[in-house]
Amino acid sequence: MAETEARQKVRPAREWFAEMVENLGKPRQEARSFLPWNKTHAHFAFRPGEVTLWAGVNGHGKSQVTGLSALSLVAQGQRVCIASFEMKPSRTLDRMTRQFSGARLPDGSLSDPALLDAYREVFEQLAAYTDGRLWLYDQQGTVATKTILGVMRYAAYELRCQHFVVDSLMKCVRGEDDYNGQKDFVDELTAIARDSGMHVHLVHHLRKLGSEGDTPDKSDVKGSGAITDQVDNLLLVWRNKPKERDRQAGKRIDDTMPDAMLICDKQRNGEWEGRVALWFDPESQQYTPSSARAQLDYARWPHEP
Ligand SMILES: Nc1ncnc2c1ncn2[C@@H]1O[C@H](COP(=O)(O)OP(=O)(O)OP(=O)(O)O)[C@@H](O)[C@H]1O
Repeated sequence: MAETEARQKVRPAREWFAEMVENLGKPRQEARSFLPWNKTHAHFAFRPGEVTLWAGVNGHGKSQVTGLSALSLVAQGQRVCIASFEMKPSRTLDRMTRQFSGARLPDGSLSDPALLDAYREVFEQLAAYTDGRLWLYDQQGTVATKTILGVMRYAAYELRCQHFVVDSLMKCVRGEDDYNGQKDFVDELTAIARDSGMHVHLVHHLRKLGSEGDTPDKSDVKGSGAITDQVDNLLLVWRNKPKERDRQAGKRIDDTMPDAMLICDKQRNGEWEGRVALWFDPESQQYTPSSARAQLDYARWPHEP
């Protein structure tokens, strides 16, 4: 078998050149998908078969940003499955509904029947919008590595999902000091992504930064160094806490400074690495591309990349 595989996979350079000549001038076949903000589309893409690591310090908005990205992937016509081991599916969907509708849903019973109808309509709208495009894995707490890998294969091959979000890595391995377990798990994820073509989004934690104003880089990712070595893309989520604190203290703030930043510290198959400035809209919980905080309009997706 090894010999047959070698014969199939070891080919002379000329054969690849022939393929490259054939593809010259043809539009790129690669089905890339994008982050929610138009200003990033020329710089960063989610390619089939890759793994993206989303990392941030606790409470810096990892789940919120990945939720918004999942919504925008759905808006781009992609089939997405989310496995969040820290939130029930109804909580994940509640956050998404707020980002989708642009408004907070009041807690508790609604006494105004008109309001009740309006919210029922939003839920029905989002249910229709996500039909055939969004799945959630209902499992909280830790999960056996084998189980989650099985769920991912099911999502890739049976549901034909193009994106799978794992929130978070630490719920899928034995612990923070289980470096070999982390390395093996990420290795399995890269294999599933490569073999199936599904893009895997893996959420993970960063060490607490020295000072809140410091922005992170790949050396702040918790656990084994093999995690960042193996993934294709690394996106770091940073929340501008000093600005929030100044605002709360009633100080004058410079709103040209972003509320949050998405820092791309690795993109294996793309040339760009850099920072995406984002402004947080508390009402919709959306991250918006400018200080105008204009909400993203999902009814008008997909935007032209
Ligand atoms: N830039 C921001 N400005 C203000 N509030 C924010 C910002 N980013 C996130 N938040 C708020 O902080 C809370 C925490 O966000 P989220 O749960 O996404 O963080 P997390 O990094 O996933 O946290 P954890 O690691 O604890 O799971 C949310 O309620 C969100 O509304």
